[in-house]
Amino acid sequence: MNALAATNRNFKLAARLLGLDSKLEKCLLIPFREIKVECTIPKDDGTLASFVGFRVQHDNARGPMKGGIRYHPEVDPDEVNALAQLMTWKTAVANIPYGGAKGGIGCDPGELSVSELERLTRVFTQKIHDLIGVHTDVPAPDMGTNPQTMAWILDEYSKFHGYSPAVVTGKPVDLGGSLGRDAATGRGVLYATQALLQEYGKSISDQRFVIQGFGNVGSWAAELISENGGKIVAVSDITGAIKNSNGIDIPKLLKHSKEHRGIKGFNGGDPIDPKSILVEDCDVLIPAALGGVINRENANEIKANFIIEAANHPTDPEADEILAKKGVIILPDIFANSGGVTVSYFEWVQNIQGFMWDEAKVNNELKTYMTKGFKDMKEMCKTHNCDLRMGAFTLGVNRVARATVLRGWEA
Ligand SMILES: NC(=O)C1=CN([C@@H]2O[C@H](COP(=O)(O)OP(=O)(O)OC[C@H]3O[C@@H](n4cnc5c(N)ncnc54)[C@H](OP(=O)(O)O)[C@@H]3O)[C@@H](O)[C@H]2O)C=CC1
Ligand SMILES: O=C(O)CCC(=O)C(=O)O
Repeated sequence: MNALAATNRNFKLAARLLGLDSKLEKCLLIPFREIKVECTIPKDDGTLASFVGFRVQHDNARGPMKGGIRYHPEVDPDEVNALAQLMTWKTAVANIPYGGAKGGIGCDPGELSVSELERLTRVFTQKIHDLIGVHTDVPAPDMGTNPQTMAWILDEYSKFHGYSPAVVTGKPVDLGGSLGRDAATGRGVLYATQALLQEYGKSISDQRFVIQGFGNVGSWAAELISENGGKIVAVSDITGAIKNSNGIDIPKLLKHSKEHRGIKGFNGGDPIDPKSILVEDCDVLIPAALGGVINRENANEIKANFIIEAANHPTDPEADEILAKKGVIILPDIFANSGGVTVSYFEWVQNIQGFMWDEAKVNNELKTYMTKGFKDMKEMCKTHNCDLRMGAFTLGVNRVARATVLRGWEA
């Protein structure tokens, strides 16, 4: 099942649990706007290269649309659509005043030079600058993009509209980025995991973790979990995978990964087949890379008791059913990785106020939001007698539905 079909299916199940009528259901499902643009740039060798860029603005009933921009070879319109819809439910689960959007460019950022990436980002911004804005749609980083990408978008946007730092979040701190945003998604994963484990009388320090992906989200999650006493027994990225049942030394792995642009060759563990990472023996599995990686082909082989969805849409609905039968508890993406967009909201608020928070305030506020989100999601599980994914979906969809009706949009 592709990402859009899977997301639509989860939405429809939640709509049914909430008893939404079909007109409102349709109104919530259809995206507000889908943008597709061609981005042609001169490469460093003087030849021209064309890339396709997307921005899907899914819903703005609760506020400006919000979501990352992804640079990856597998970016396609259905996937961006699904990710934009997930942002709508995620911002509502977090209870921050935003709707949902997502963007992407079908490219391999590892194959482009820094100046080619800058030209591509600036051309993409030129094509969409009229459709984004501080109070309309606020992009942020996602896979393959980073604070530098946001700095280029901010600069290009400002040529058309005047200097507007709040038009993107996840910026470098020197340009109005928030302290703590870089770590925020991983830190949110830590807080979410702590809240879940506590329910089962467990804690980070008595669990063994496996993490797929060692980029922004995976590496921060690994660092914070290991600082809190968790044992990380296997990690993978695009370059390879390593295993150490005594626990991987994460600070050393971070250093190696920065110096060698990947975890391959790290001598603090044994190399394993990256394809086997998700089925390694552990208590808690954290997918923090691509979508759709947990599916009917591997779900039966998963050993973990808990899955924390740091990535967006890592689990296919067929795998959801198999894992539920095995008793595996899944903490869904739209709650588990909401720390990133929550601190993006804090960044936007700081930019609009022209006032900078210290990092302790950012982290404390994030913990408050994650704790409240967990409690609200659990409440919906009780009300609708459902699992955590449906708890999160009913929570998010219900909040957006209420805003939609109040604004008179469903009629
Ligand atoms: N950044 C954020 O704030 C948020 C991100 N997310 C989600 O988290 C996930 C990761 O995003 P982010 O960390 O920002 O992205 P990054 O680009 O920073 O990192 C992605 C990581 O995944 C690795 N990777 C890519 N393909 C594979 C693969 N086939 N097997 C194993 N590892 C792979 C990459 O390896 P390499 O670097 O070697 O290519 C890299 O380590 C995505 O699903 C994203 O949507 C969710 C909420 C917020
Ligand atoms: O920080 C943001 O605005 C969005 C982050 C994002 O893309 C996500 O949560 O998937």
